[in-house]
Amino acid sequence: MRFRADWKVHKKVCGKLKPPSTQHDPPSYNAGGPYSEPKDLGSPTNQPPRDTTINKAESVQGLQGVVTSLNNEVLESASRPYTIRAIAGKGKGLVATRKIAKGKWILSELPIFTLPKRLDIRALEHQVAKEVESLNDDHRRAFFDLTNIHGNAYSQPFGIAKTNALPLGSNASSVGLFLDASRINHSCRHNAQNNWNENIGRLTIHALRDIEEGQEITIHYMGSTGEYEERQRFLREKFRFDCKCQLCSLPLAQRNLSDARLREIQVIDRVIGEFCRGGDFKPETALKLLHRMFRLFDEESIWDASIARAYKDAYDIARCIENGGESRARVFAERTYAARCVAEGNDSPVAQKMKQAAEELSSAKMPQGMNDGEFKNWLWMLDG
Ligand SMILES: C[S@@+](CC[C@H](N)C(=O)[O-])C[C@H]1O[C@@H](n2cnc3c(N)ncnc32)[C@H](O)[C@@H]1O
Repeated sequence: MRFRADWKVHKKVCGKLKPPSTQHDPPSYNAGGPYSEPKDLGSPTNQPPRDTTINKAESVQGLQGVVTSLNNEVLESASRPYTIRAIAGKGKGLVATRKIAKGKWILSELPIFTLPKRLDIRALEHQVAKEVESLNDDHRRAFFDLTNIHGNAYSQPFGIAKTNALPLGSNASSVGLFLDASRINHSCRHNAQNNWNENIGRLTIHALRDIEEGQEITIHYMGSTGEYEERQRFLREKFRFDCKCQLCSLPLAQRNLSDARLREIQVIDRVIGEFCRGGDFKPETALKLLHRMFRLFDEESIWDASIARAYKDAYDIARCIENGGESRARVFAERTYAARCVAEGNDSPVAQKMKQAAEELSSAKMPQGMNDGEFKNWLWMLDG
């Protein structure tokens, strides 16, 4: 049975489900590093979020409220599991001051200001100048202490903004400037994930793997990991550095193997994208390909946003399967939720949506009496 046919059957049964055609996220969903070239003209719609702790305290409880909120800030800063310090060859960066377990919160930060992504350079320069002018003295001092890799190519404030702004969401139309998060350096084998949590209006960073005390905290500036040459080119062009991370330092033979795996991951991702847009092939085939992708993730030690994204694809595909589709979709919804919790925290709106999706499928019957291998074969439809 082909996808289209499967989908029609499924829609008849569950009417309310949407076809997966709108679901395949771009590889760089809500992640990636500082933004690169602003291109199109657009209108600046985002105002900098205000610091709600202080504002609420001021209006509701007067002085006592302000004291409470300041205490909260002190508490928050005391609970930070990192310090900012010089890192050889990288300028400043974040270093863990204690062990941070996988999935744990590292920071959540309000932007000091936000900017639209698509605006011509002159308009952006003007807006950055205005935003910087309206910062308080401490924030302005801290802003000017951030790195500017663009030298005299632009005004100093705009050079700083261009070097450090982080995306605010998937396919974000705006970016934000952060005093701590903007200090996080890149690694192609990053150990932390940046994510814009629109419910709380904060950028969050969570540990993707266990991070030991003294270890640098890193994010991925590209959203997803391409091959060595592609990564080097991008990072050199956009961020003016040669990446010497663990992955980029592999001996040639191992690097070639890694590149081959990364290439295959990209091919599978494209095929799955086509399938989700209504491509003409079987959901079983798509699930098998995703299973292969997870093996490649494992071999490449990838444990980032790609995991949640691939499980979400599996969930969408499973919903197109007539027999046992709901049970599989339930498992994949639970796994997507778990992966989102690791990378974004359980208060992330997208994690919450997946939790709800899993709960809606909680009555779907699970196959009984299978060992792990049999369950895996059933789940990914590997038999036959
Ligand atoms: C957003 S800033 C990160 C914070 C910066 N290191 C600082 O001192 O403020 C991005 C810049 O940091 C440096 N950087 C980030 N990751 C790096 C890495 N893996 N190796 C060398 N330099 C890096 C590059 O100069 C890059 O353009």
